[in-house]
Amino acid sequence: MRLPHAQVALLEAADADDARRIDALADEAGLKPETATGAAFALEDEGLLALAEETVESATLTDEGRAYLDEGLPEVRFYRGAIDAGADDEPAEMGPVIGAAGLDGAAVDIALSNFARKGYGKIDSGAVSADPGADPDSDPEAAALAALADGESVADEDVLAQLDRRGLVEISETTVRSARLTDDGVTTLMAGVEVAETVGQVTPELLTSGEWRDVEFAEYNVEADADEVRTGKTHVLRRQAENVKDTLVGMGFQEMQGPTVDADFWINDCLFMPQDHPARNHWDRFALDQPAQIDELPAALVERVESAHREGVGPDGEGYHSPWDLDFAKALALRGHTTSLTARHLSGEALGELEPPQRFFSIEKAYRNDTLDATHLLEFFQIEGWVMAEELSVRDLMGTFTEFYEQFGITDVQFKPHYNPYTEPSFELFGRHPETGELIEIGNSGIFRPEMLEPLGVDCDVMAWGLALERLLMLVTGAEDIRDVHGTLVDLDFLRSEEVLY
Ligand SMILES: N[C@@H](Cc1ccccc1)C(=O)O
Repeated sequence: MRLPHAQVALLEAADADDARRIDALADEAGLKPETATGAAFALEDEGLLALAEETVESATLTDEGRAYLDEGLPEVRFYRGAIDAGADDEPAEMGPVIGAAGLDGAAVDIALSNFARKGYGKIDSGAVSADPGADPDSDPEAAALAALADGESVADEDVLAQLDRRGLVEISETTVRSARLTDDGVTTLMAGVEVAETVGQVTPELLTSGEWRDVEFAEYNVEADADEVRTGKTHVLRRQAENVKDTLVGMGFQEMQGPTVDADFWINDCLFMPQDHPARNHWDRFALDQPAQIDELPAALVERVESAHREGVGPDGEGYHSPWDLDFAKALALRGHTTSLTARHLSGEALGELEPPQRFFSIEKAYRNDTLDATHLLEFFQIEGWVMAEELSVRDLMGTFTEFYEQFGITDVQFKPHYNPYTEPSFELFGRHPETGELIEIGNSGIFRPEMLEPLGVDCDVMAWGLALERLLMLVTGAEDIRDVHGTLVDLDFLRSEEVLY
């Protein structure tokens, strides 16, 4: 019988009594594992090999596991430190033990909890006693780390599970295939097999010479394992932004553009935000050093905005009666919201004076010096939007959100009365997280006050909002930590997973 080279080599390496792992056979036959697997499938089809498949767990050390392998487990070092401090005789103070062990930072806590768990000793109101009979040299976790580092396996499931819980190993599952010669395989081998030269690809030479008629072509095995190919693709957040854009354009909105770094005038003053508002001086703003001020502001508008701040608008205007300083308004910062774009558009600065009805949106970054956590980063994409019409009410506002969120399958949107200096009434929006069931804040909205609109020269109603794209993404994908999605700690497995591939 004539067979391709890899199949002959594999057949000769295989055994009739013993199922042998294909990677071992590949090694012996001098084949690449994937070539051997392909050949094994082909031989299975011919009935010459019987294949079996099993899933095995394998554990590899994490960086932390590797570090402990070199330096010793923190609890073992702590035990040795305790012995050095004489704690096997009488209780010793914690400080010297930690010092003798050379531990610091998080390693101290790790040492303490495992020291007691493993029965190396006790800690009682800060005093350490060490069990003189304990034997850290045969610590099963340390032994397991060493075994894994040598490529051996660990038989004790509990120890392995413990190392996994401690984050010292990473456990992964792989499929292992093994092959055994069938009776047919044995007879075929005995009858003799020869290597048939096969051709993997048709070349121009084969075609022009006509040689293709005489050669044997390798068969494709469409079931063979192949390397996973990870092509570049648009980031899930960018894709979500595109979806939102399509949705809003479908709802009749036009896109706004404008600067990322802007004058406080456009970010705050035009929104009737008093200059002594905490958010304006506060550490949560990213000010610009160079240049520190905008070159130009429209003088007439500045005058109207200043007057609204000082005296209010209309006959009953109150204003803030607080100082208003042009230099303060000219200061440049990374915008803390994209409502600066709304201000520029409503004032006519961006596209000239606008007549109702109008609908505008933007999906752009806003920056806040927040504390990082599962729902906050220093920057986020804000879905800004506004509608200008002769008459608008809260029903219009809520109806718009209901229509918008429904397109993303989100039907449980809740509204909570809120306060913004520039809207009245104002509402915060909440959505229910599909995984945790918790209500999370997804946006802020309202109907602009006359103190904002009049100086901008708008004499009809405007309702507006800022929604967080990241929060929408969390509701859509079930992501529980925004840091998995973007930033420096992203979870690549999550980003590659099916749930974000919709
Ligand atoms: N600027 C608000 C959002 C908002 C925009 C327009 C009107 C009302 C609210 C924020 O960042 O939270």
